[in-house]
Amino acid sequence: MSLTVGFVGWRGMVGSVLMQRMREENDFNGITPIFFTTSQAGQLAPDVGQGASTLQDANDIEALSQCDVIVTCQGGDYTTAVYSSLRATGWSGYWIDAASTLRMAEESIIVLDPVNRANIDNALNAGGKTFVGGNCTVSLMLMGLHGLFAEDLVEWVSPMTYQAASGSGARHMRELISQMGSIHQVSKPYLDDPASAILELDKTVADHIRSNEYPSDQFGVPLAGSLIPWIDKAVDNGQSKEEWKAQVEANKILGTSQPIPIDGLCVRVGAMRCHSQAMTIKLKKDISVSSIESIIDNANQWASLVPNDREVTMRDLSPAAVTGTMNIPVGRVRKLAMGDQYLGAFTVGDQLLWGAAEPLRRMLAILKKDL
Ligand SMILES: NC(=O)C1=CN([C@@H]2O[C@H](COP(=O)(O)OP(=O)(O)OC[C@H]3O[C@@H](n4cnc5c(N)ncnc54)[C@H](OP(=O)(O)O)[C@@H]3O)[C@@H](O)[C@H]2O)C=CC1
Ligand SMILES: N[C@@H](CC(=O)OP(=O)(O)O)C(=O)O
Repeated sequence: MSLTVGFVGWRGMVGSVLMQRMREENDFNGITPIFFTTSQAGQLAPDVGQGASTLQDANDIEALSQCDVIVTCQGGDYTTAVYSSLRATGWSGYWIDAASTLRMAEESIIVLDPVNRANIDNALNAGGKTFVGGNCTVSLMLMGLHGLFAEDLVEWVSPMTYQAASGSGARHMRELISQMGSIHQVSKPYLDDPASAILELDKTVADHIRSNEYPSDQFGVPLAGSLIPWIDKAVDNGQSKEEWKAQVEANKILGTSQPIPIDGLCVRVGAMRCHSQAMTIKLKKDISVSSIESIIDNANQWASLVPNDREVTMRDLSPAAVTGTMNIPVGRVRKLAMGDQYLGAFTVGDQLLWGAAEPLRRMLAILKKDL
């Protein structure tokens, strides 16, 4: 029987990546899609090979309740506004969501099937209906360190993140490039003159990025030529909310009975859509680097070990190398000076693919019994 699947937020950044991946994987076969919008009801919906249709109102509870499955990438405010009202009507369809709103709710499973397929299947067998994608840094860390968690080797992890502009949304990605462009503009006379003094170029750039001329409406401060060591709002204990998510979400995904401490600092950097993380890992026991490398490399088909070699690391372990791909390279794997159970590692992943859209796409495929 063909599932009727409502898509909300399909034209946003995460939604567009989801649509792209669903087209690539022929995921629209065997479903009847209905496209919803909060702002363009009545306009033409995207044709995904099933003919023309019009956009439905995403706030119309009656229309939503016709769906067997709703996939939303619309955002947390939308989930807050609609989810409870829809469930209150008695709707018992599957809700698949990119937003963080419902992640920690008891009825929700955070989906990352290469890591927690068993939890997903158990939830489905028990009648679970609410499935939420994890925070991007959490999903990417778990994909990269999957083998170490699966082998129960991790006592704690401190991930220090280098997060891309896309995590803040499309307008922020545009602003990052505008900032880069405006730096180039003020620097051009110095760049064009190879004899110009480097300190003059440097001062021109520094003055410019601190000036009111610098485009920073979205981030509020410079990102290009700088960085921002705070992501999301503050929580009471001094963490940012992004930092708080690491431990609570990762442990929920892993289904741990004894929580594994996971805490570090989250930093926004001038990458476009790849999040990177430098991790200090305390292992439960001393195990050789070659065993660790093979555990990481063999855990799933997307994580791969990058040998701790300068040339290969520079070539393969960067946002430039990974962007737009499903690869989760893990490198810089070495024992740290603190002792034999202390491991350093660095990982990179596309935060719009494994960090956002892919776990949702795969959850829908699981419901269709395609995965
Ligand atoms: N960005 C990220 O890295 C991640 C985001 N998420 C979650 O996904 C949700 C959505 O994020 P994101 O995709 O970044 O949000 P966007 O801002 O890109 O899109 C959200 C909605 O904005 C509306 N919109 C208004 N103008 C435009 C326009 N010009 N182009 C496209 N859409 C427009 C669309 O709704 P309509 O058609 O109804 O007008 C769209 O669905 C959030 O809850 C976020 O927490 C989760 C993981 C990562
Ligand atoms: N907060 C992430 C992006 C995001 O949307 O996260 P979440 O889905 O947990 O709200 C970032 O800024 O990189």
